Formats: sequence, structure tokens, C-alpha cells
Amino acid sequence: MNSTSQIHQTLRDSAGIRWMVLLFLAFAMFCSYIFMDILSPIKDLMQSTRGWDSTAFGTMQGSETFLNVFVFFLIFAGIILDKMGVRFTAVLSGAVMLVGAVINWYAVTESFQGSGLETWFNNNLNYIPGFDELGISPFYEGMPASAKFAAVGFMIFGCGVEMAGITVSRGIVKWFKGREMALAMGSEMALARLGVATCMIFSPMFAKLGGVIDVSRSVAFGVVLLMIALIMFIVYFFMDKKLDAQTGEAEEKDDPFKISDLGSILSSSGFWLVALLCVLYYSAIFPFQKYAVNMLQCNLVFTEVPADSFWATNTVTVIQYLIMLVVAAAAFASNFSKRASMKNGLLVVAGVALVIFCYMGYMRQSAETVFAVFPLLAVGITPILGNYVDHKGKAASMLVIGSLLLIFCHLTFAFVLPALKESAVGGIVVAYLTILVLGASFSLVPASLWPSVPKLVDAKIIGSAYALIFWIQNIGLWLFPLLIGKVLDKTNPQLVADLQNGVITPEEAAVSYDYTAPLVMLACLGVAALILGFVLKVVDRKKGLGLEAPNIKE
Ligand SMILES: C[C@H](NC(=O)[C@@H](N)CCCCN)C(=O)O
Repeated sequence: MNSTSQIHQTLRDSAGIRWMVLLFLAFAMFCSYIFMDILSPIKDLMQSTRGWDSTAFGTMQGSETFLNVFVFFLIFAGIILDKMGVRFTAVLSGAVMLVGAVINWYAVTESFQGSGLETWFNNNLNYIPGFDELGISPFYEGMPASAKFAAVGFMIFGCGVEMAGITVSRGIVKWFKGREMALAMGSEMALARLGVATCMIFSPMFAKLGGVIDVSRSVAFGVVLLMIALIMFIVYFFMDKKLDAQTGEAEEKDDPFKISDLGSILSSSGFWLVALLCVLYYSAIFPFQKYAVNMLQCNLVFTEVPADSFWATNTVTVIQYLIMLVVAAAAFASNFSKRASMKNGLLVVAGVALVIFCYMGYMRQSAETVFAVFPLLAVGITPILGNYVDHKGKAASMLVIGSLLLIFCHLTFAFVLPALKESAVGGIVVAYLTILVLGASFSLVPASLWPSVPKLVDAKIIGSAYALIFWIQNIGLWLFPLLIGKVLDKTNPQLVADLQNGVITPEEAAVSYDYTAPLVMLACLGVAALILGFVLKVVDRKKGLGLEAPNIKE
């Protein structure tokens, strides 16, 4: 048997198996992205049923990244990944996510209320020496006990989800390098984005099921999905093991990771530019995602649909979700269809289904479903962009365009949306269009950013390089949910005072914030990302990093 026929015998040489492996990894990420934002569409219910004001909500949401950033867990995760390999780390990350999620769920249950644990959390963690002085504590005096305990769970989940993120990226590089790598990464992210839409639609539905509000039901839904994610990683474990047995690679043993490798990553200017761009860009997206539904509730007038109306039923929620899947599947599939007639047909189906989806969101008068369109354009175009980067390159230019779109969208939310508050249809149309464009930006940047990393560092330290970028990114993801919450409370002093004095109810307060200041702050992050994007283009040209070059040499 010659070496060529041997190569063709490995699992990754079969396109079907390679893409099946991607499906397992992507589905696990889909589940974890659902959990990541499970509370985001029910910020108002967390305030009215658990007493979490914007600061408590922001602090709890920001805690996701606390251990990663301040206990350097992400750096350890990268080292574990490079030392132990993809499959071990994948299963470990799935287990860690699940443990954190279960804690998070218990914290928001009715059983936690009035328990000894609640008393303990009320009396403790009010002052953390060192962290309080630095202003980085994930807890504060007066923070509701449920928010504190939920934060503990969310920090553990955060370790797992970031570890899963770098592991999946590394896994895709392992299975797809030299092949459709950017397309595979784009497709994985497209499915993960769909997770965000899924939680926007189902989290409020579970919280309000049967007309009785219970926020823990939403979190329980996320916990079940994380069990499925763990199973996906276990299946991946066995496929990856088989691949290594076939190739005899066992990368982590042949080429062990050394701490000194970190030095070579940190000395690359391209790496630093990409990492900084990543933190700036993502800080304007993920933290925003946690407040977006509430921002829409505050900037648009939603009229409650009568309880006996068809539009208030859970059946509508499920139908709308199915329509959303049609949009996503048709748009996604159009990327892969070779025949022009088929491609156009699929795009028409996606377009029509998208209009129906938006109409249903309008009729349901729910901010969650309006925001659920966020990932839909991304699902359709991320694979196209990935494919483009694979065959034509231009990754750095895409980063620049993505940043421009980001600035435009946040400024529209800040200034145009409030001006249209009185116009029921106008406001919703502008909201839908802006959210879709933001989704497009959210395809451009990741589809070009992540596949660029293997061009900047040596293959054996990719795990650590992804971990370092994620670590730097996590500083922003920790800081900005917290900052948005604080800025909201600070720039709405009348609302905060009225709430404290009982002039308005928590329900009224929850939907009355002025979001202009936090949105301008996020637009500024976009401006900084844009500047760095231009610098990256210059550095790429001068140093020949190859960021504008295609991944596949044709
Ligand atoms: C692939 C990339 N993922 C990340 O950047 C993660 N570090 C995100 C973590 C989100 C934390 N709330 C992406 O989704 O584009």
C-alpha cells in the first residue's frame, strides 16, 4: 500500500465523517451558547421575581468570565489542551459546564429561597479582600443571595464554556487544516449563533409556562441541553481517538507543550493586534446580547397580547421557532448548492420565511422574538464568508467592514430607535433591520478572525494561542456586562430613586431605562476595533503575515 492510499484511509479524509465530527462539536457549542444567554431575555423577570436590579444582573452575567480572567483558568485550559489533547479536554469542558449550570439552576429555584444556603450567601461574600479594593469582586454587599450563588455556578460554567470554545477551534484545525477550515469554523459558529436565537425564543416561554412565572424552568432547560453537549463530546472522544490510531499522530505526546512556547506567541505583533481587535469587537457584542432584549423593551412600545389570543399561545412560539429553523436551514444550505436555480430557490424560501418570522414577532409583541433574528443572517452568511476566506482571503478587510457595521448598529440603537418609540411599526422595522445587520457584522468578524490564528503561530501551540486570545477577550467580556449595568443605573438616577422609594414597581422600572449611554460606549469600542483593523492591514502587508491570503492554495 503506498502512502497516498494510506492517507485516504483516515477518518478525516472522508468529507462525510469530517463534517459529521464537526456536527458533534458544533451541536455541543449550540447547547452551551443557549445556556450562556439563558437569563438574558428574562432580565425583567429576574428583577421582578428575584429582585435583581441592573447592577445585580450585570454582576452575575459578568461573573461568567471571572475565574478565566482573574484565576487565569483560561491559560491553564490552553495548557491542558496542548498537553492532554483535544478529546480529553472536550469531555472535561463538557463536565465542567454541566456542574456550573446545575449550581446556577439551583440558585434561581424556589427551593433556594428561604434555605440555609440563602442565609449563608446573604451573610457572606460581601467583602472579598483584595478583589474589593481592586473593584473586581464578583459579589458586593447587598447583592441578592440568589444572584451571588448563581454567579458561583456561572463562573464554573464560564470555565467550561471557554475551555470548550478553544477545544472546538483546535479540534476543527486538527480535522480541517488544509481543507475547508474557515468554512467549517464559520458553520460551527453559525450553529452556535442559532443557539442564541433558540434561547431568546424558548427561555421566556419556559419561564412563563402555564401562566405561572418560574425563572428556574428556563435554566433547567439549559441544563438538559448541556447534558446533551456532554454526550456529543463523548462521541467526539471516540472518533478522535480512532483518527489518532489511524494516523499514529498522538500530537500531544510527540510534540509536548513547553511554557516557553507562550513567549513566542506573545512576541508576535500580529497576534497582539488580533487579540486586541477580538477583545474590543466581542466586548461590544456578547455583553450587549445580555441586555439587548431589555434595551428593546425600553426603546419600543410593546402592547401585551390578550391571554386568550392565538398570538399569546405556546403553539405560536413553537411554530415561530420552526419557521426560524426553515430560515436558517435554507440560508445555510444555499451556500452548498452548486446549481444556480437551487441556490436561488433556497434563498427565496429563506427570505419569505424570514419575513413571516418577523411578522410573527411583531404580532406577538415580544422583544425576545424581535431580537431572535440576530443570528439568522449570520447563519446564512457565515459559511459564505468562511468559504470566501478559504478561497480568496481578505480576512483583515473583513475585520474592518465588521467593525464599521458594528458602529453603525449601536449608534442606530442609541439614537434612531428611541426617536421612533411612538411609531409602533417604524420602530420595529428599524429594530429588525439593525439587528440583522449587526448579525451580519457578527459573521464577518469571527469568520475572518479565528481562521487567521493558525497563520500567526506554530501549529503545536494553537491551543495556547486560542486560550490567550480568549483570555484577553474574557477581560472585556467580564468588564462590559458589569459596566453596562452600572452605567444604566448611574445614567437613570430618577428611575433608580423612584424604584427605591416605591414610586414605580420593579416591573415598570425594568422596562423604563434609557440605554443611550451604554450604547454609545459600545459604539466607541467599535471605533477602536476599526482603527486596529486598519493597523492590522498595514502590519499584514509589511510583515507578510498572509492574513489577506486564502487558506486553500488552488
Ligand atoms: C468562537 C467565538 N467564541 C468566543 O469568542 C468565546 N470566547 C465566547 C464566549 C462568550 C462568553 N459569553 C465566537 O462565538 O465567535
